[in-house]
Amino acid sequence: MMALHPEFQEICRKEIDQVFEDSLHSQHEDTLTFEALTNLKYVERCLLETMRLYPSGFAFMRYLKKSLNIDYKGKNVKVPAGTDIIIIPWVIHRSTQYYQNPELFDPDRFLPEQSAKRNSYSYLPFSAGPRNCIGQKFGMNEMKTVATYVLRNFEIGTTDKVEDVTLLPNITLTPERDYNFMFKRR
Ligand code: HEM
Repeated sequence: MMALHPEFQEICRKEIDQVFEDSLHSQHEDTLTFEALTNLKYVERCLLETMRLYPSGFAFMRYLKKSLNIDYKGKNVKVPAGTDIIIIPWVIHRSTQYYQNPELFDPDRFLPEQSAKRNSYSYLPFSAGPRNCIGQKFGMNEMKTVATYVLRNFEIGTTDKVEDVTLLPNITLTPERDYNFMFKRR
């Protein structure tokens, strides 16, 4: 998504340069400290927005131990115990019930005040509840670190459009072929 959106890439790069500039005045010099990672707020918003549009865990299942009453099209429907349920973040993340212009890439949806307005189950890239992803924080920091070093050193472009590559519903969402990227060293 960064390669498709040079304007957001540039905002990230400014933030990244600032974070490294700040750390030059500290003992950590040119390394990305844990504290610096927490200051990369815009990079984080871009990653969150990317996972909204393309949740790698696009669907997961649950088994209902107890019956459940849900509101469905204004009617109260009882789902019996023993039902297998499929939760599909891909659909939830693109629902106009939760997101305005859901197809639009807009990192500011994840400004704290915007996120606070939404149902907390409207964003599920790491699932939710007691069996959610135990690697969520690690995964976020890993993605932030890779994105930061790439954007610090390169401007990225692509000749592809998202719709050029079919996404396969394997266990995780998998592109049918590699994307073409152009890397220009800064
Ligand atoms: C961007 C990176 C990642 C994404 C998007 C992701 C996503 C998810 C999702 C959606 C689930 C729930 C699956 C379900 O309910 O059926 C899950 C579960 C899990 N994830 Fe991740 N994950 C990521 C990184 C990691 C990492 C780095 C680790 C380990 C270090 C990890 C370990 C696990 C484990 C052990 C579970 C099963 C938890 C349970 O069933 O109690 N994940 N992950």
